[in-house]
Parts: sequence; C-alpha cells; structure tokens
Amino acid sequence: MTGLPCVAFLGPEGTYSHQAAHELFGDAARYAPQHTITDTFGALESGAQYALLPWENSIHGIVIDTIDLLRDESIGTSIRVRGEKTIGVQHCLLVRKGVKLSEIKTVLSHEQALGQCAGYLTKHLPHATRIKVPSTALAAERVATGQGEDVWCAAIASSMTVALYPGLEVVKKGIQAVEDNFTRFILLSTGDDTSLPTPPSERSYPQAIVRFSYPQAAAAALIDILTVFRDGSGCSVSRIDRRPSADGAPFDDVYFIVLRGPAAHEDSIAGFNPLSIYLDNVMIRLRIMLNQHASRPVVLGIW
Ligand SMILES: O=C(O)C(=O)C[C@]1(C(=O)O)C=C[C@@H](O)C=C1
Repeated sequence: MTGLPCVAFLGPEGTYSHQAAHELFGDAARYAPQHTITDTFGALESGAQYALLPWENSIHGIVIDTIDLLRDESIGTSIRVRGEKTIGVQHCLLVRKGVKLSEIKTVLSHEQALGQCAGYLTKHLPHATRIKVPSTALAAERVATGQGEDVWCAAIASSMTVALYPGLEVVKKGIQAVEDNFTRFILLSTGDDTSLPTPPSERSYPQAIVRFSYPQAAAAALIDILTVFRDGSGCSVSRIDRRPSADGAPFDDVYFIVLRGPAAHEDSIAGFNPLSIYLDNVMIRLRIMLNQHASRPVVLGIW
C-alpha cells in the first residue's frame, strides 16, 4: 500500500470530489480527505503527490476557491496542472429519517450545490435558511448526526452519502436547475514527473492553462495582448477567466487562458506536441508585451 501515490481531495467520504478522484485513480492511489479546498491544495506541501480540485460547474460556473488558488506562485513552477476529470452531478435533498419537507428550517451544503439548486430551494423551501459548509458530504454527515434544532436541517449531497451516514433519507433526487449537470475537476501534482495511473485527459486533444496579470496601468491594451493567442497551428483559446489579483492595485486582474491544441493523429511523432511549440512562441510574445510588469506570464500545465 505505501508505494501508492497519495491523492488529496475535498472530503469527507462521499463528496463528488471523492467520486471523481476514484474514477481517475481507482485502486492505484491512497486517498487523503481534506476539510476544505484550500487544505486540499495545501496537502501538496505536506506529502500528497496529487490534489484534485473542483474547477467549474455547468450550472453555477467557476469554483471561486479553486480559481483563486490557481493564482498561487507555486502553480506553474513546483506544482503543475496535470489533467482534468468531469463527472455528472445529481443532487439530493436529504433529511434525518422521518423529517418532512414542511419541517425543514435550514439547508446545509457546499456553496456550489446551494447555487446549483437555488431554484428548487426558492420554490419549495422559501423560508429555510441556506448555510454554506465546506462540502456536500460534510453537510450530510452533520444532518445525520445533528442534535436539538439540527434535527430540522436538510443537506444537499449525492445519493452515495445515504449509505455512508446512517439515518438519512432522500426527500427528492435531481434538485439542481437542469437535469444535465456536470462538474469539471482539475488535477494538480508536485512536478511533471510523477507518473499518472490513467490518461490525464479524457479528450483527444491536449490542453494548457496560461496565467498572466493585467494591471489597469498596462501600456498595451488587453485586446492587443489577447491577439497573441490568435489561432496558430490548430491551437486556439477555449476559455478565459478573470479574477482580482491577490496583491496588485485595486482592479488589477489575473487572467487564466485555457488553450486547446490539435487532436493527435495516429501517425504523429512521439513526443511532438504542436501545443507546446505554439506555447513557447506565445509566451515569448506575452513576456515582451507585459515586460514592464512584475508578474511574469506562466504556463500552469499542459495535459
Ligand atoms: O462538496 C462536494 O461534494 C465537492 O466535491 C465540491 C463540489 C464543488 O465545489 O463544485 C463538487 C461538485 C459539485 O458541483 C458540488 C460541490
């Protein structure tokens, strides 16, 4: 067992992160549940080789804690983005056995799940207080073990938690805004050389993330900076995210550009990756355009 790599994930058992980690690594890893997304990232500093973080959801969008961690300077240097995993998410409203919908006073869950199910809560539980907790499975555990007033709490979590935390029952399954609901996770590892037990990407084309900061005072216009990414050799931008910079002047922002390379052909030469060649060129031009600014553009990972 000890030879297996350690994968940190947002716990406890029964979170969607737990499910995604298992789907990626199966029996080829040891699993280390963490209390928060920040702790999951921090586990890379205390011995875990991998951390799997929820990245974005198809209903509620970006997971703020994760994207803000991607601003950390260690990512792109000692820590690299290595892959991704997408899973389907069907949320259940769970209560202690015997509690009726009309008796629920409080609903606990991860803020993403509360957001994905906001329509259901507004319609069916308009007077219930919504409380954010670090994960869906922690919400289920609290409802299962709650005392006193907590008996009237409900949780939004996966149906798997019913088997893990005895005493719960499902009031309603599939309470998110639309039936098709997916969360995409990002896999980080300490360095590029830790081998991955399963192919890191589910897609046939390679991807990469570039981070750069764009201060309000920048000499070059943002639109000119973005033209650096104009399609080259079949590579293109598939997504742009923007967050406040952690340490810059007010409204200085950090940009995350997700790039997609051309699909690999069966006859392509081993080790030849058009995306990394394109990125070498893009990074040189980006550094020149942003050269007067302290924060260098960085490739957070290619997978
Ligand atoms: O709380 C969990 O179960 C998680 O794994 C976190 C998380 C998220 O942050 O998006 C993962 C998937 C769902 O979208 C809801 C919550």
